[in-house]
Amino acid sequence: MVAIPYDEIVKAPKALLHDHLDGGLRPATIVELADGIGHPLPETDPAALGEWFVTAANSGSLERYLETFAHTVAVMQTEEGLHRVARECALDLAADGVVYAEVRYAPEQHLERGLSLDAVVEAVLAGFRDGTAEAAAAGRTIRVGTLVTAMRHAARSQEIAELAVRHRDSGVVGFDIAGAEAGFPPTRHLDAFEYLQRENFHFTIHAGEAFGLPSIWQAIQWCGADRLGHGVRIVDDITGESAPVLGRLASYVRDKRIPLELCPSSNVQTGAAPSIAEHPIGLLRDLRFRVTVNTDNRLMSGTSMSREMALLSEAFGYGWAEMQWFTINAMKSAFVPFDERLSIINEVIKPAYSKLITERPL
Ligand SMILES: O=c1[nH]cnc2c1ncn2[C@@H]1O[C@H](CO)[C@@H](O)[C@H]1O
Ligand SMILES: [Zn+2]
Repeated sequence: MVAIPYDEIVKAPKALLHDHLDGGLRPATIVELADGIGHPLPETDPAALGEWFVTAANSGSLERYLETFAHTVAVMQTEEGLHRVARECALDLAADGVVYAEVRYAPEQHLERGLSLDAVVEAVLAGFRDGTAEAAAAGRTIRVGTLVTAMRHAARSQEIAELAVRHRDSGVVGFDIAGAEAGFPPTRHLDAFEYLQRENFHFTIHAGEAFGLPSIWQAIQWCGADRLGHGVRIVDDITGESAPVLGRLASYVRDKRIPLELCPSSNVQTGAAPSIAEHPIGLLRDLRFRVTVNTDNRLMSGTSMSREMALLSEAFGYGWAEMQWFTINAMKSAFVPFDERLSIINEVIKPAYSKLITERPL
């Protein structure tokens, strides 16, 4: 099986829908910011700290994986900290060849040092604007939209949904709920989702990662999610070895082209998938679900969009055609307006891949 070399994957345009701002900090930035506020870290050497995050997140449980965020959230409590993290995020994604990204975070987790919810959102938006402009000046065009997340164990989702809608014209393109899944069903936040639908706004829901089909069913049929954050456990509704048989929910998800924001490395770390090679993405792609490839948390997984693509290329033999398919799937499923999506597909993604396919068949 031939795999696409990593450095060629970096150069190809990629689209990313599921990336957490507080899961993608540079280790060196955490060290500097933590030093400035006196926050104790498990390691103070950036390389050792980066390794610590990956090891600690390799827990096999979503709950333990999420504990590592205490150290990133701690250094994102000031306008300067939030601005810096967002700016660096845009630069890092652009350097990795990501041309479109939706980055999410939960403003309610950034109020410990007195910021208001609106000030948090504004600092992050400004960071993304500056990072994007710097990347463009260096010849790397990236469009970054933010998703505002509410924590599913908390009870602020209505307020956070209103916050997202308030900033819809300055860069917030959607809403999400995240956090521990088991015991916190999406319907706890039904009011927020109904409000968002009335506002003609977009939202995705983390569902079908650490909990199975009931969570996915609620997210879609009760809450009206546009996309599924992970959604990987939709495979629980697919039976049959040689000829797969789709249950009613899996059929619905596929028929309605509901995008699955799959995050291979993250799933292996939290125990949602045994390995990359055994990840359900292989089956879901063969069955032509609307599959997208995502990073989830670049710091906790020691990964990047290019690395996720490279791992899949190695494990499943995917070449440019599959990579283009994942990328266009993501772009079709993005929360920015249709004309913007179309122009990135037709003017950026398709020309780049047709060149790669002709010049470097893989
Ligand atoms: O894969 C995931 N599943 C559920 N929640 C997550 C995942 N990754 C991160 N977060 C949670 O989302 C918050 C806002 O970004 C993070 O602080 C983390 O608690
Ligand atoms: Zn996530």
